[in-house]
Amino acid sequence: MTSTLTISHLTKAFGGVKALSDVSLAVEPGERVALLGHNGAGKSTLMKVILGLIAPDGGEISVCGAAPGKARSKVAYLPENAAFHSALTGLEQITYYMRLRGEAASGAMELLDRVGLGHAAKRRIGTYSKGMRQRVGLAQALIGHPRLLVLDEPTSGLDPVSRRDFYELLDGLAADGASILLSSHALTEVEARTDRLLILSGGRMVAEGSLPELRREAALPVSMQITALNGYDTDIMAALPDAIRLNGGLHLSCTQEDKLATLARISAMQEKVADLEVIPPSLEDIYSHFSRRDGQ
Ligand SMILES: Nc1ncnc2c1ncn2[C@@H]1O[C@H](COP(=O)(O)OP(=O)(O)OP(=O)(O)O)[C@@H](O)[C@H]1O
Repeated sequence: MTSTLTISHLTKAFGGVKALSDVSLAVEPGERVALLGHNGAGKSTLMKVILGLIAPDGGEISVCGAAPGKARSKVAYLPENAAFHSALTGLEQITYYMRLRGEAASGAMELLDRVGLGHAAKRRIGTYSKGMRQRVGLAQALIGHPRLLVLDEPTSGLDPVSRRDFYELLDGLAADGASILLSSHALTEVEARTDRLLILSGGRMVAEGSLPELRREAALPVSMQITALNGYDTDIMAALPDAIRLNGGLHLSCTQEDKLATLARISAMQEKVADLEVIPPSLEDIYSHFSRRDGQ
C-alpha cells in the first residue's frame, strides 16, 4: 500500500528556534492519526510544511505521491479558527469555494447537509454559533473528495454531541480511504476516535503508536485501590508493605512487571478484601511521560 503522506528526517528552524528536528512519519490511506504536543511543540509548523505553505530546511516529504503544494487538489485543510464572510449564507460561502475549486456548485447543499448544516444553509454566517462555523469549515474541507485531511484542533469549541457527529463524519471519510491527520489537546477524545497517536515535544517526535503500544512502551506504574473488610486493613498493610492509607482505603502502586504477582498476593487475602480496583495509567499520564522525557 502506498502511504498518503510520507515524511523523513524533516527539519525546520526559525532563527535559533528548532521548530522541527528530524521528524519522520507515514500516514496510510484510511488511517486516522492524532498529532499531540504541548504549545510550541511544532504541530502547526508540521502542518504548514505538509500543506506546502512553508518550505522545510531539510528532509523529504511526499503528499499523495507529490511534493507538498503540488497535491493541493487532493489535500484539505481546516484551520483552528476558520474565518468566513459573515454577510454570506453558509450556502453562498460553500458555493463560492466550490466554484473556486472548479467543482459543480450544485453539490453545495449536499455538503452542508452532510455536516449537519442543511437547516441553516440560507442563514448568514454572522448569525452562526462557533460550532456551526466549524461545520462550514469542515464542509469547505470536504470539497473535491480530498485524500488527506489536515485538521488543526478541529473540535475545539464544539459541544459533545457535535464532537461525536464530527468524528462519525471522519470515520466515514476514513472508511472511504481518506487519511486524516488532526491535532488536538483533547486527549480522551482522540484516544477513542483515532487509530494512532503521534507525540511531538520540542520539535521532535518522541512517541508514535496506538494507545496500547504507547502504554506498553511507557511502562508506567499501575495503581491499585484496595478496600479492606472491617478491621483487616492492618493485616493487608502488613502483607503489602508498599500500601498506604488514602481516601479511606489502601493505595498501592506497582510496576507493570509486578502487576500479576501483586494481584495474586491480594487474591490470596480475599477473605479480608471488600473490593479491589486496578487503575491503569491514563492517556494524560502517558502523554506527560513522553512529553517530559527530554526534560521539557
Ligand atoms: N513564523 C515563525 N517565526 C518564528 N518562530 C516561529 C514561527 N512559527 C513558529 N515558530 C516557533 O516554532 C515553534 C513551534 O511552533 P508551532 O506553532 O509549530 O507549535 P504548535 O505545536 O502548533 O503550538 P500550539 O499548540 O500553541 O499551536 C515555537 O517555538 C514557535 O514560537
